[in-house]
Amino acid sequence: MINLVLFGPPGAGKGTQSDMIKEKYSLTHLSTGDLLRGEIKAGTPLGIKAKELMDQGQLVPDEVVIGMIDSKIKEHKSGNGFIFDGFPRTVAQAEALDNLMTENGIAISGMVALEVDEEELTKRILKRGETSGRTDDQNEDLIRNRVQEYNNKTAPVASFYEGQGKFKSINGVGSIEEIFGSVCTAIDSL
Ligand SMILES: Nc1ncnc2c1ncn2[C@@H]1O[C@H](COP(=O)(O)OP(=O)(O)O)[C@@H](O)[C@H]1O
Ligand SMILES: [Mg+2]
Repeated sequence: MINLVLFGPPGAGKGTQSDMIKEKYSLTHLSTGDLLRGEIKAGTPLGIKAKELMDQGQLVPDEVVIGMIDSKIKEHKSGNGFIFDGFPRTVAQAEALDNLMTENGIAISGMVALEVDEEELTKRILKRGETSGRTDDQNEDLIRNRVQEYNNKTAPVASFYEGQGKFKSINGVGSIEEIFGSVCTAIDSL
């Protein structure tokens, strides 16, 4: 059973690599960004509140995303394992995830982090913004906010897993296939 945290700044390629990883390892793909956009699309009170923050590139409160992940873990825990995409994004979320996994008798296998420089991130997100329809992909200021939010609140999560000896770092610049090959080698070594 593999329970992978796929990590990296906005635009690093988490979603792209997750789509291939979940197929190869038959994992349940949990993307908190996708789950939140689902709430926005459904017009739920949670979605309305989350949209305000997301459109400014700010994180949604920990308890909101932890609650979403909690129910998904319970729903899919008898599957082959999970790939967490865009979660955890704070150390508090990482601690909560460890507790949720323990409660369900499973454990995180480790974290694979995609390393991409800010210039490449901005280029990719602006390109994605041409088709994604995501407000938070539309302008350089907003992208800068998201990268800043990542550096301040999310980057420290890497040391949470480094401390447990469950951390692999991958160069996220190159062809999608090349990166996928390196990601699989990292997963297989966890
Ligand atoms: N785990 C989380 N904690 C708090 N906010 C989150 C979380 N996941 C997603 N969000 C919110 O949703 C937005 C989009 O997330 P996501 O789709 O994962 O972005 P990307 O794939 O571009 O990195 C984030 O900028 C943040 O506002
Ligand atoms: Mg994504």
